[in-house]
Amino acid sequence: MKITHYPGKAVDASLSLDNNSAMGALYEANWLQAHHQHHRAPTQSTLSRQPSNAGSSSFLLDGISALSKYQMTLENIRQLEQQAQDKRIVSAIKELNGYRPSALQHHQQQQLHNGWVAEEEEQLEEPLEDKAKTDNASTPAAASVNHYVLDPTERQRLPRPRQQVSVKPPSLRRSQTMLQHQPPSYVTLRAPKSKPAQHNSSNSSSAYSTFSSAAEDRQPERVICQQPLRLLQPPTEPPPAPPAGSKARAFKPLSRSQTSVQRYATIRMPNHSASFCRATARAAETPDVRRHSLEQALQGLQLEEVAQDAVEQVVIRQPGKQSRHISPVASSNGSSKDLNGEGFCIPRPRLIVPVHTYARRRRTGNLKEQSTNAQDEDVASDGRVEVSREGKYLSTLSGAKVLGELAILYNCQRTATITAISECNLWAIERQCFQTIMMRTGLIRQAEYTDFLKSVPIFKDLAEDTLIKISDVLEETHYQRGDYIVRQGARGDTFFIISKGKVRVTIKQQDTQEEKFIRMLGKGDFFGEKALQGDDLRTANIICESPEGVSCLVIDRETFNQLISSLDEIKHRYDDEGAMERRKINEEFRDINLTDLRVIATLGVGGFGRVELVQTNGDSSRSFALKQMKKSQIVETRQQQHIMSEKEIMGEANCQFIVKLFKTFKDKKYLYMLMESCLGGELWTILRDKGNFDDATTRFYTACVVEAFDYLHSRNIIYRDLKPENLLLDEKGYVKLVDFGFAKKLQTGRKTWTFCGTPEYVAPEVILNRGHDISADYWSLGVLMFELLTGTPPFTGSDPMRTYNIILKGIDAIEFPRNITRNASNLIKKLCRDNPAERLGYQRGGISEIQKHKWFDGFYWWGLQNRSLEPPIKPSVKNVVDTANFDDYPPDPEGPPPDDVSGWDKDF
Ligand SMILES: Nc1ncnc2c1ncn2[C@@H]1O[C@H](COP(=O)(O)OP(=O)(O)OP(=O)(O)O)[C@@H](O)[C@H]1O
Ligand SMILES: Nc1nc2c(ncn2[C@@H]2O[C@@H]3COP(=O)(O)O[C@H]3[C@H]2O)c(=O)[nH]1
Ligand SMILES: Nc1nc2c(ncn2[C@@H]2O[C@@H]3COP(=O)(O)O[C@H]3[C@H]2O)c(=O)[nH]1
Repeated sequence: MKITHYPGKAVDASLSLDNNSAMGALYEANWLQAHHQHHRAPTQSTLSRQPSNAGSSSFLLDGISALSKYQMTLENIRQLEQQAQDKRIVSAIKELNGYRPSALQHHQQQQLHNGWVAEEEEQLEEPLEDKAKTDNASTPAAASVNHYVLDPTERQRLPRPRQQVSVKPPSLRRSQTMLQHQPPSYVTLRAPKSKPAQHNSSNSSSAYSTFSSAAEDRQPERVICQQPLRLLQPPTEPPPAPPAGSKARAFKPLSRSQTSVQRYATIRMPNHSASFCRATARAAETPDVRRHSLEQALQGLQLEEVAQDAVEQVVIRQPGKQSRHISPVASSNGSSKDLNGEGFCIPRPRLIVPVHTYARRRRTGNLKEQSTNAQDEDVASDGRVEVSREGKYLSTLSGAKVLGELAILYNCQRTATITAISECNLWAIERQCFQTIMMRTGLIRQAEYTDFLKSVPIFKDLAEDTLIKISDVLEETHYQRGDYIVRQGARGDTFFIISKGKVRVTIKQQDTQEEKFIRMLGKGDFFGEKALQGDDLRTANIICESPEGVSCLVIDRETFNQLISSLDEIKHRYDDEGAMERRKINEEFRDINLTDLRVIATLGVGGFGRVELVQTNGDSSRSFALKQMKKSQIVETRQQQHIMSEKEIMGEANCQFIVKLFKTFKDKKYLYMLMESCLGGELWTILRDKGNFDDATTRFYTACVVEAFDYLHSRNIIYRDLKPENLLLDEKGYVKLVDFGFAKKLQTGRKTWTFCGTPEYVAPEVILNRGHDISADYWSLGVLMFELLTGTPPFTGSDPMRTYNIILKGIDAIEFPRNITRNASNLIKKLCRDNPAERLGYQRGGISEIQKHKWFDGFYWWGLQNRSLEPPIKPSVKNVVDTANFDDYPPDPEGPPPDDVSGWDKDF
């Protein structure tokens, strides 16, 4: 019988139930037994004393009828944990399966927090942001219904809002952008401290790594396992011989397209193969070293998870010598008794697996049976053996080596002949046991990888089966500090996801050939996609930075192309071209000084000062906007971090829907930002004058914002201050986003906790201080649509507190005026969902879901992108210094601010 469907996969056809193989039955019986026991609530000791004939045919029948139970993977274990009345049973079952509770807890913790938990370093870097959230219990209950009411009388009053702009008529003036770091709620949340991932790489198992081809002196022979004659001529496709001392990843035994064995290729390669080999090379030296190396060999095989009777010591007698017998009882006791006079013993295993059916038998002397049935895998614990193939000497193995795994792994006949050339003590693991270990290890590992991938933000929306496919093929690799994981200019065929540690990205400068630091990447970040998308060549260096090393999950090109390459974030994350183009543009302004600028008029007044229209002395064909910010006021309102982030984001953004920042200056009193000027005026002014926009006009402006958000969000930048005041029209009538004072680059999958924005536009999770991310921008997009269509935002109170109360009652409590079409209101409601995860734009399809919404049916997105679409309102801009579209601003009544030479702005 073949098992065709494996939820956990990674189970090979060779492990399925067929007439000859008791393996499946045994494995299943083990599960059933455990399951059975679980229902009968036995004690743990009953479980751990499972009889050795657990794989008998009666179980087989039961088992076949209950194949789903046979497929119990980690998921099931987890469910079992939730359902079980007796937690001891569950822990016994988990332990039985080599399950590591710490790993589970870690994954769950991660998922609780929507991916990556705040890391301490970043918390330090950003004292104003990401208010820590240590106690999940103190978090207010999730919003199941939209009715939160904050009682303004009981809450702290909001700190002073941003400086009011006096020119806006009182009837239309809204609350200004907020600056405070305090939420209106009295709940203070702290971000959970990050826990380093506990990828237990040391448990990796494989048998491939255990070969050494070191030739040694030939000695008298005894055959341990023999390559069948049938194989000698003609040799069928032999499993490739693992290169001696090769890196774990370098050896992939069989391609995935080969059916019955393909999934074995996914069983992880050992992480410590190098040290493993080294250890074995030293093995013959001293008992202690030998013992150590044997332990390592056993670890490689996950022997600590093997049934207590599963390993036997096979004593191989050299002719004329007395064999030493070691009783299986002694060996399974795991006592520290010196078993063979050389100071090491078989560790007492913790796990019952079906193998104990045969483990009672002693197989002393199995040497003479010259096993050709590929039933056992042996760990050479003592003595020397010689490996030959087709009569040709291959190598001599000594010390703690593993041999005989190939026939087991590939369900083939022995691929080489092993002959004892000295008295050998071998420990044998029977085929079923070995397979069980490998299968279980594979399943567990696969589930762990799948869990891990789910917690990686770029993968979080992928279907479960896709994640399983990825887990199935990925391989884990480890690097030491200073290792070049990827070298610029080298050919590359792999894609990496960091599962532990940090790497440094550097790029060689063309002129100096020096390596310029670009960024750090950490857990959950990826790299290596560019070579796979382009011409194979690596475009940057990736260097292992963490002192304790870095672990990466590595995915091959084929899987990358099939499952990953189309993800939006993969395409945009490290956008060099845009950045280079932008750097070039900024280069043009390198030599311009503050004194070269001539003020023409005031364009606007913001929280920290004025925005002036300026021209450079030598060039009257162009004009710029110069934003001048009072340093003292920035410090007073603790906005230093935000200003730095504004500079960085606007200075790098290369999007025609975002105002470009060309250069910054500073003096004792002010910081300055030299930007492109948008002389069409604020959208807010036009809205004020018109009252409201029709559907088509609103659609055009909303689409411009969608494009800007697409650019920002694909780079994990949250904008957080959407409102018509921050949308400027260029001379053609296209809208650009300005004022990036609250924009922030988020770490992948992370949230931020700063309470900021403009009251009418803030999302409920911001008010409730639950932590927010780019989904908060989708909320504000819905609010913007509503305001453009009606002239007033949907959530408007007489003061910010009342506004928050209205926001917390949700969009469904808002009456939509008739002029909002059904499609428009449908989109607004989909954007303004209380639950951030349900907002359109934040789901699987990303922002394209918004573009595909019915309200945008027929909208010419391509025309918008290439600026061929006619804007609904063409502003009148007579020349580059025409400020007719801006209000008049009286001179600053406050006069110049005090000097600030403290130096906090040195990087501005
Ligand atoms: N590039 C520009 N071109 C034309 N006008 C501009 C430009 N940048 C800013 N302005 C005008 O100046 C006003 C204030 O600018 P901005 O919003 O960037 O300042 P702020 O200090 O961050 O203000 P806020 O209090 O809204 O946060 C804008 O609303 C706009 O009218
Ligand atoms: N095919 C092959 N097997 C080797 C080599 N060195 C050690 N062996 C071991 O010899 C074993 C013979 O039995 P298996 O084919 O089961 O597994 C084989 C390997 O574990 C080698 O170079 N080639
Ligand atoms: N070119 C480039 N690569 C980066 C940057 N930041 C991270 N990387 C990663 O570095 C990787 C180097 O190898 P690839 O060129 O395949 O893919 C590259 C990106 O995944 C960056 O700013 N520029």
